[in-house]
Amino acid sequence: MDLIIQDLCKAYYGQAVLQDFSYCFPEGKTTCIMGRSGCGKTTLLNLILGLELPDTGTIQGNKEPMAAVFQEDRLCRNLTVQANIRLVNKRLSEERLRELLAAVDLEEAWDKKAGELSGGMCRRTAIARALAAGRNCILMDEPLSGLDPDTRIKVLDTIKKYTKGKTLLLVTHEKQDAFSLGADKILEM
Ligand SMILES: Nc1ncnc2c1ncn2[C@@H]1O[C@H](COP(=O)(O)OP(=O)(O)OP(=O)(O)O)[C@@H](O)[C@H]1O
Repeated sequence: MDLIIQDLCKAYYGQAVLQDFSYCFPEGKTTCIMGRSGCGKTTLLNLILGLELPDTGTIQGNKEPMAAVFQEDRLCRNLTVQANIRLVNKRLSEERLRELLAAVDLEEAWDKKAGELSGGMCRRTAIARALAAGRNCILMDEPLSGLDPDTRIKVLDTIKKYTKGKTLLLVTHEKQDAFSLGADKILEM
């Protein structure tokens, strides 16, 4: 089902962040969300994920659990890369897990603890974890921040491949990311 947002309002301490915001995220398509810092992109994702409640308005459509990449990596520092990923999908075969890690250039880090990884490796682990969860709707908040240009291209390719036919909402400040992903829609907030 499409994700339909209607007349959403959200304010913090009387300061409106979203005001009568309406939008339709089509099922099975990629939408890139763009806009200046502080315009409410993360707030919108948190509302869709159910981590925050709107003051008024509705979010209809997707009732299934979703996968997410947050602005922070939210990894368990004492667990290895593979253990972090298995937290969201215990049935994932070793073959599939290794294939996914190779696709984000992390095959060498398979057994490293998250606490021992570089910032970019943590980012890629968080992305791999969201892609491994097997959800039909995936939300990513600036997933590529801190990645070098070559890795960025490779990871965008992986995201595109693994989210084909799924609903992807991806926040980015780079128009190029939307082109590389072949985004179906761009939401300018
Ligand atoms: N929990 C909160 N309590 C108070 N204010 C908040 C809270 N969360 C967000 N805000 C405020 O809401 C506004 C929108 O924040 P949000 O993080 O959604 O912006 P953003 O568009 O994602 O920004 P960026 O591109 O910098 O990540 C900001 O002014 C922020 O300070």
